[in-house]
Amino acid sequence: MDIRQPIHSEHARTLDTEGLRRHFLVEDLFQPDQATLTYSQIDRIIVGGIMPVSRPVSFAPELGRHTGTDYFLQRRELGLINIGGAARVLVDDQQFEVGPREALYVGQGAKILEFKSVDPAQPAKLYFNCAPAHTAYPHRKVTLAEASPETLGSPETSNRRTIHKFLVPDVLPTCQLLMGMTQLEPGSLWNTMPCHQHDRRMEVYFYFDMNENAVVFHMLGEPTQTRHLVVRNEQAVISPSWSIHSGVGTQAYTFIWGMVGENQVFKDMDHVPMTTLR
Ligand SMILES: O=C(O)C(=O)C[C@H](O)C(=O)CO
Ligand SMILES: [Zn+2]
Repeated sequence: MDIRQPIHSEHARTLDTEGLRRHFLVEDLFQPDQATLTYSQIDRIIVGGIMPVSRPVSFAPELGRHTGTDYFLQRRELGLINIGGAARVLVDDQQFEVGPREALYVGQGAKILEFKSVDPAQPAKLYFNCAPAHTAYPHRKVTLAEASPETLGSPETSNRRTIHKFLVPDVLPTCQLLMGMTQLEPGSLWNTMPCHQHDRRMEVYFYFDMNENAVVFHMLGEPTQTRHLVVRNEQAVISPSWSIHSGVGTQAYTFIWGMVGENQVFKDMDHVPMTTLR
């Protein structure tokens, strides 16, 4: 488990490229036949990837050492979105078929979790966020058609995109986790500009659907102290509450966002006037 400490905005201002990457960037999320986990002490979100190829993947029992519990989800909930081939997920005695671009919510208390690819030649890639939870809501698969969509931006400002809200209160109850996927329209390269912070929640962005030469310049930092990270395919960025989170790609991309914190009101954002940015 890769542990990331919380970071103060005044410290973040002093970091060079390597320091910014060490604190905020999550690389190498997908390893064959493994689950990778990065534990951020910011709101205690765990971010990871599961890629079963030749055998099923489960969470190791030793993970309880990091969460201080008897088993991984004893006091946690988990949401995943499949960006690879079809998956079969066993959650205790329930089996879920999770196809490409579908999500699965696993409620607190699930003991047995097993992830398989339906076709090893097209392995599933299950990107997940996991957060502390106080009660057990039902496990549920959410398809793209069931997700709540919102289209924003315009071709003129290169930011026309649809936000598919998979795990939000309009769709299903969760303790605190919110997750969705934003798809840019052809020709649009900007996400979340004009940008925002949300003092009451942290957020993680995971970029994918990019070829090996494509990069996203992901903007972070306080609005008057912006920095950037060069992000490649299937990498994630941790965004503390004080940070903006926005990006522009050299080519098309898609990203998954996940949020954890005080409330679940999607529109609870502190919008940053464009004139404030430095
Ligand atoms: O494209 C966007 O705009 C987003 O996807 C915004 C994220 O959902 C977000 O930052 C929610 O707080
Ligand atoms: Zn946000």
